[in-house]
Amino acid sequence: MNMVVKFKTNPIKEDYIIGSQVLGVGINGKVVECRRINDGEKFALKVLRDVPKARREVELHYEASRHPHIVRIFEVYENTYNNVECLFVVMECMEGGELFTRIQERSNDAFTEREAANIMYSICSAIAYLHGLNIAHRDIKPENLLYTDPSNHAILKLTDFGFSKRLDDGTEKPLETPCYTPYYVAPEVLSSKKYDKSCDVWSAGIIAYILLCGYPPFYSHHGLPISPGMKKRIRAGQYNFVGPEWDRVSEAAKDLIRKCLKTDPAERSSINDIMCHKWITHYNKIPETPLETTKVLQEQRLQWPEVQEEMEKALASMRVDEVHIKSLNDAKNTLLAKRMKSSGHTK
Ligand SMILES: Nc1ncnc2c1ncn2[C@@H]1O[C@H](COP(=O)(O)OP(=O)(O)OP(=O)(O)O)[C@@H](O)[C@H]1O
Repeated sequence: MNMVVKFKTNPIKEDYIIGSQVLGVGINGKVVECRRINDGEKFALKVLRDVPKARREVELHYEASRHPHIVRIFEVYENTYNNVECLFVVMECMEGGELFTRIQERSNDAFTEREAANIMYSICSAIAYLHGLNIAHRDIKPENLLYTDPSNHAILKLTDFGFSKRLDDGTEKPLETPCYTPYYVAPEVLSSKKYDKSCDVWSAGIIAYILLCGYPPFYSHHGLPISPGMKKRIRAGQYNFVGPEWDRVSEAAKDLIRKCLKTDPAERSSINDIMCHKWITHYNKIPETPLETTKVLQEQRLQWPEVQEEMEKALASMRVDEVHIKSLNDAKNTLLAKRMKSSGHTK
């Protein structure tokens, strides 16, 4: 049965004490710490302006949030705050930081291929669950993968459903003609359903690649800036597994990445195929080959913001609807304006 969010209308301050510690700031709102009054338990509170887009985000995230690798939403309040209608989303507090920050901060023991496979199993199982519910996340990137706590047993979870989309489960219908052609496409041969899902699989491929070597595909790791050639290389599907960091990585891992990073989304594996791939099904038996990842992430940490930005741009270009349902109002949408500007696309 679908989990449907019930918006509480009583003031959140009756039930929670809202702390001053900011856990993170995103484009859509900020996330602060809060405590439940009746037992003192700590939670993370995301505050969003109550607009239809925010409601969709919260509804889809809530529906999916029972999965062990998806950040759990406990309750949602609709309250007026400073005369503004807001949604207050009470989530589990993720205190273990972002995926790659942790790998970068490792000191003694090397990060291994088996650990990479374990992480990919977690991420792919969350994607498979979402796709099974006919939800595409469409913003799977390193900043949205957080650990529950700083311990070695921490669990990795996916969050931020700000771009997620419900895909209708009727028959596949042809994609409307977009007003601009995104990367990778032969859009006319794709249903939007398949297209939206395939961008989550692409993200999984990028994350797997970075986990195994410490830098993203589509640029060589010689201290060179990623742009401007990266976009061209993404479009052409140009990347390789060259360099000492790839020598000991298994063929199975490379095969999985190739399947996720197929340039044409129609050829890209579905998440169910990925879940059946031997590198994922046998994630606990993968060789414990030590990887260069931690060292490379440390060496390249100054370039990490660029890696994030490029991934964000690539994902934005894959979210077809936001690009082709453009109207004059979009001029007021600063996020879209920024994204369109940064990816060099104008109408
Ligand atoms: N449950 C949580 N526990 C702890 N910190 C969190 C939690 N959720 C989010 N954060 C922090 O807040 C930041 C912003 O959250 P989130 O990504 O959900 O917001 P957003 O406005 O949709 O962001 P974005 O700009 O990435 O689209 C995250 O990058 C993370 O650092």
